[in-house]
Amino acid sequence: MKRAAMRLWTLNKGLLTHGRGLAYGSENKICKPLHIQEVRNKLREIVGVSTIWRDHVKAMEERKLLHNFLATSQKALPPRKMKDSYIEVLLPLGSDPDLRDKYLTVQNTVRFGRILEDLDSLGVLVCYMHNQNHSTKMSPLSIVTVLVDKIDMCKYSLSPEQDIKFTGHVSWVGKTSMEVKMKMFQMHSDDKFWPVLDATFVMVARDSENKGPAFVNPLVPENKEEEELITQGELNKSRRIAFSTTSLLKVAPNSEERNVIHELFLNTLDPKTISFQSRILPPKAVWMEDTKLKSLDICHPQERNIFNRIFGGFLMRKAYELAWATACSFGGSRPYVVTVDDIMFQKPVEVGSLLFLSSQVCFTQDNYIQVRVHSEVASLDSREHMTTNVFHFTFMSEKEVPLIFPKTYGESMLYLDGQRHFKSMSTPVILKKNYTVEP
Ligand SMILES: CCCCCC(=O)SCCNC(=O)CCNC(=O)[C@H](O)C(C)(C)COP(=O)(O)OP(=O)(O)OC[C@H]1O[C@@H](n2cnc3c(N)ncnc32)[C@H](O)[C@@H]1OP(=O)(O)O
Repeated sequence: MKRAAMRLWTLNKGLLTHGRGLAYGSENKICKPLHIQEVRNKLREIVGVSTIWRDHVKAMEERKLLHNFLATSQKALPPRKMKDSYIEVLLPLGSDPDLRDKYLTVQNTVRFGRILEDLDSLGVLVCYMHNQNHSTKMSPLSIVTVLVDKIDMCKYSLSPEQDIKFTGHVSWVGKTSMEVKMKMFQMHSDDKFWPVLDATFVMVARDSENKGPAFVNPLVPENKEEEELITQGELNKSRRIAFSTTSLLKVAPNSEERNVIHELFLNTLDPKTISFQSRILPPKAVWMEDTKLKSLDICHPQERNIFNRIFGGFLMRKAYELAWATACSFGGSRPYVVTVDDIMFQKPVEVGSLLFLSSQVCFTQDNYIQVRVHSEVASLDSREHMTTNVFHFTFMSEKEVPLIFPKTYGESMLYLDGQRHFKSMSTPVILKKNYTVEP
């Protein structure tokens, strides 16, 4: 075993909060939270990543040596409690003006895209805490984000001048996957942290080279509340399977949905002609095809994650910002995000790829705008495009927005998919003027 691989990756426990604290009860002692910038540093330590890009091949070679530390079965790994992975992280926007610029929008609010990046890093660190192996120096696991199941926003404004706190812990485990629950709070004028958002991510453990699956430590509940979280995790898994088996890419829409599409079609027929071909737009409506916005990014090494692939948080930020611009130009006023839903990371994005994002409004209702962003990559030497992600965002506009009309069958499926995601939103949010979360 090389020396680099022997370095102790045990986290500085003094900096972390153990116990459930703000997450769901506060009888436990709160220690000093980790600074946001330390999260990525800790991740680098745990994985043993190179800070110099030209050394990345060597660093991955060293990680190969950690293969021997991987468990051959889940039973061979000691069970963990939720408090073992519990972390608190501070984003000191109030006390650190230098940090503030990175998070600032022109309207003097917080960039939500940056928050998505922080949540992604925090989720990965939480999983490393859960799987911490005191006998190895660096972790033999490569932990990647597979799914952003849900991010639900509460109703409080995000000020760029007040501290933000994140908490997170593992709430359910499968064999190689883990569900992570995270919360975000912001300091209020009463000197208390008020809730801002709830997030559920799914992370997957892979071997030290990120080439095959790896087992994660089992999770045992300590009380009824934790039992319920684990049961909820099981239900979430079944819901995800049910959602994907009824995907419109696999099966036809149900009869209610077919009626919706036919009704939309009939509403666009020109009453002056008896033809299926002449379509006209009803008043206060927009064709779906006219809502598209596209972007292209070159995936530079700066955006790499600890495994030399493109960081999931960067992809989310880029997709979110394009979705926000799409909702803004469609709705005619500054929209704010209500829910982020079902972001699946199907394929890793290699450093050096071209990233093509295509964003479109696919469903609207009252003040709500449902936006879908499709992400594809192509390598510089091949023209072949490959889908890596589909992102779903629900925005709310200050005023009522136009109806959206699909023209083609494909667009009708996008409409129904958007409607399904919209309906899965857990709680409708009531428009509040003081609630401003922007890109
Ligand atoms: C700063 C550090 C940040 C690092 C984080 C990142 O940025 S990561 C960068 C962004 N993310 C990525 O690049 C990941 C890209 N995606 C992939 O590479 C691949 O899709 C994958 C390895 C995650 C999964 O591949 P496969 O689906 O073939 O793997 P497999 O079928 O073995 O599934 C592995 C586990 O994932 C679960 N799983 C798979 N798809 C799932 C889904 N949609 N929702 C929930 N769980 C899912 C399975 O149930 C299984 O868990 P069980 O075994 O428990 O049943």
